[in-house]
Amino acid sequence: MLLDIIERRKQNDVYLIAEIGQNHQGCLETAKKMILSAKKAGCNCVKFQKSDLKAKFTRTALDRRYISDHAWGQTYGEHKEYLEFSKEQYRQLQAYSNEIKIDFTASAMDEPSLDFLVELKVPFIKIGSGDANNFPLIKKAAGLNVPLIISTGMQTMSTVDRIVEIMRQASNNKYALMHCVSAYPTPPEDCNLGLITTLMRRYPNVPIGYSGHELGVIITKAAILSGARIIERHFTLDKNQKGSDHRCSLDPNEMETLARSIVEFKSNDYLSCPSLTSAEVISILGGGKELEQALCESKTNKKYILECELPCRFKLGKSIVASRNLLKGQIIQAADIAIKVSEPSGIFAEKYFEIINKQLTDNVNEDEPITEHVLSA
Ligand SMILES: CC(=O)N[C@H](C=O)[C@@H](O)[C@H](O)[C@H](O)COP(=O)(O)O
Ligand SMILES: C=C(OP(=O)(O)O)C(=O)O
Repeated sequence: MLLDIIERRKQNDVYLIAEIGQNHQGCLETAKKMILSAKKAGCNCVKFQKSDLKAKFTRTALDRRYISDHAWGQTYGEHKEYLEFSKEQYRQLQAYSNEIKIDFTASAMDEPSLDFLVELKVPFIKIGSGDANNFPLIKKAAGLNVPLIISTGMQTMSTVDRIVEIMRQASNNKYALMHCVSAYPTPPEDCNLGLITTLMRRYPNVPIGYSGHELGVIITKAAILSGARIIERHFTLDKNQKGSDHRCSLDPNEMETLARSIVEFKSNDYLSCPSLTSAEVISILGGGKELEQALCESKTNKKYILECELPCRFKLGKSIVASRNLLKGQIIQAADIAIKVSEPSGIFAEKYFEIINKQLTDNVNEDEPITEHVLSA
């Protein structure tokens, strides 16, 4: 069904992804319970997040102290290690998902993880918002024969244009873009659902979905009526558990409500129209301040990085870093740089093409960020 949506053969159906992410608390049995619960709720797919920590983060980013009620370790690296499933555990989760007939996949948060997901033969690979400006990763993914779902949180429209251009250059049209706001939870007034139709008009050949981080289901229902045909929501068995994502996740009852709404929208024929107007959406869903804020039309045409997304961009946005020790005077080549979450941040990843061929005014050690200070004008 996903391919039918991606290849535009089916425009009146919705593919529902339960983002398990790291809400499994690092426990394989809990992950399996969540997969079963997502299946029972009516989801089409369960999704995890695959990282190779040394490829995703710099050493200093892994070594930084992580002081949070949601921390599973003393450092961010220990925290992430605790929540990361091994390749063997991934195989077990995939086998279990196959057994109960629900699609299984993950986001590829770095190149080794992308390679691993290709090896697993997942039905599609997700590129999360943290990598939407990671053009080398997207370029590599675009050259593979695997459908992609690419989120666009904490990015500007010019970055989204670049993604579409990379896919066009690779002659790859098996992908979808997700409207997303990377704030946990996203306040209704920042959900900016009008961007769904803006993206639909700007990229008429690309299916548009919605990866939501707001509380509850009504805004996501509005996203569907506005034109989103792939929906992703974080999923939890209990919102009160420890972990950064539980609060803005849907519990099994809410996920089931969402899945039922999709069936209801289909039977009322609301999905045969590619996109309903805000007024129609508000009238179908019964109105309310939350909906009006999420659908507010005054901010629909521009896509920029919102203030509410800045904490996530600074925590998980990717920077350009040295892939080996670099010397003052050297002209930067693609092989000299990598894209990682860095502490402190460096030049953000979307500037990748702009810094190639620039000269360094100072030495930069491997795994250290490239900053404006070390680039010649
Ligand atoms: C941008 C991005 O990757 N966001 C992901 C998907 O929405 C999140 O699940 C993060 O992995 C999570 O919020 C991180 O939490 P912590 O920092 O406590 O591990
Ligand atoms: C970060 C992710 O998703 P999104 O950007 O859609 O929230 C992800 O899927 O790993």
